[in-house]
Amino acid sequence: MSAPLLQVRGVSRWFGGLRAVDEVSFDLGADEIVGLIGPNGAGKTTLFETISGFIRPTKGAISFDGRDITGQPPHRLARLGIGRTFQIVQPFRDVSVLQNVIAGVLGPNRETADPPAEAMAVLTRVKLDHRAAALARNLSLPEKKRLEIARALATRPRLLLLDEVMAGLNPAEIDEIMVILADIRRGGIALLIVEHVMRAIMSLSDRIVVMANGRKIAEGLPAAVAADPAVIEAYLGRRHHGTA
Ligand SMILES: Nc1ncnc2c1ncn2[C@@H]1O[C@H](COP(=O)(O)OP(=O)(O)OP(=O)(O)O)[C@@H](O)[C@H]1O
Repeated sequence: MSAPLLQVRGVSRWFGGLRAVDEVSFDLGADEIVGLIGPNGAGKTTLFETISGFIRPTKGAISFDGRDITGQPPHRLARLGIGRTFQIVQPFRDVSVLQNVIAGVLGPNRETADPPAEAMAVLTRVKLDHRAAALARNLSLPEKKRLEIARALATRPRLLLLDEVMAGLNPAEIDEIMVILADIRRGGIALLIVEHVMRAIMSLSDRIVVMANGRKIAEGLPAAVAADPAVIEAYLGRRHHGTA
């Protein structure tokens, strides 16, 4: 693994007496895809929100590119090169797909000669260039998911945090997103992916971090993690959704 781009060290987040995230540590390299999995309620979203700056950790430290970013707000993190998608897709509904992406292009990192051209290049990367003129609200769900990725990509992240971008998609649509994500990584962007679609996360990720009850219970290569008795036990003990 290359020198870590992201370092999560002993991060905890408590809600009253509930330890939603409990002393979790892991690294993510500059050219890596790391999958974050675990049964419902494991703490994945809470950890993701602490990394993306929407929730402050109760304890622990997070660094990005060697710089302490613990508790920094999302717009500062965006400027440093951390982009994210939202579980609930939230584009500007009544403007065009292209305008939505231009808004990202003109976001925090901004000096660009030709925002529309840059936005079109991003749309091409997510295979949505043919829908540039459509209103965002008229996109299908798989198109909206790709727009969500495009809006995050438009901020020129070095690390992209993806929150369930495959939820609700059929197997062919999932395959399409997998191709796009692999291409994004080849372009030099690291990915942290929270996802319930096991087939996709196991084949895309270089490494998997598994959480249950707020704690990291396993970390390693996808095949090793899938065979880990503690992981199997955590999943068998509960129901989880979306294994398409
Ligand atoms: N704002 C909050 N206030 C109180 N409890 C919370 C809050 N956010 C999350 N929790 C609790 O923290 C625990 C972890 O939730 P979290 O959403 O992080 O899990 P998750 O692994 O993302 O689950 P899922 O896969 O279902 O999205 C759960 O018990 C949840 O109810």
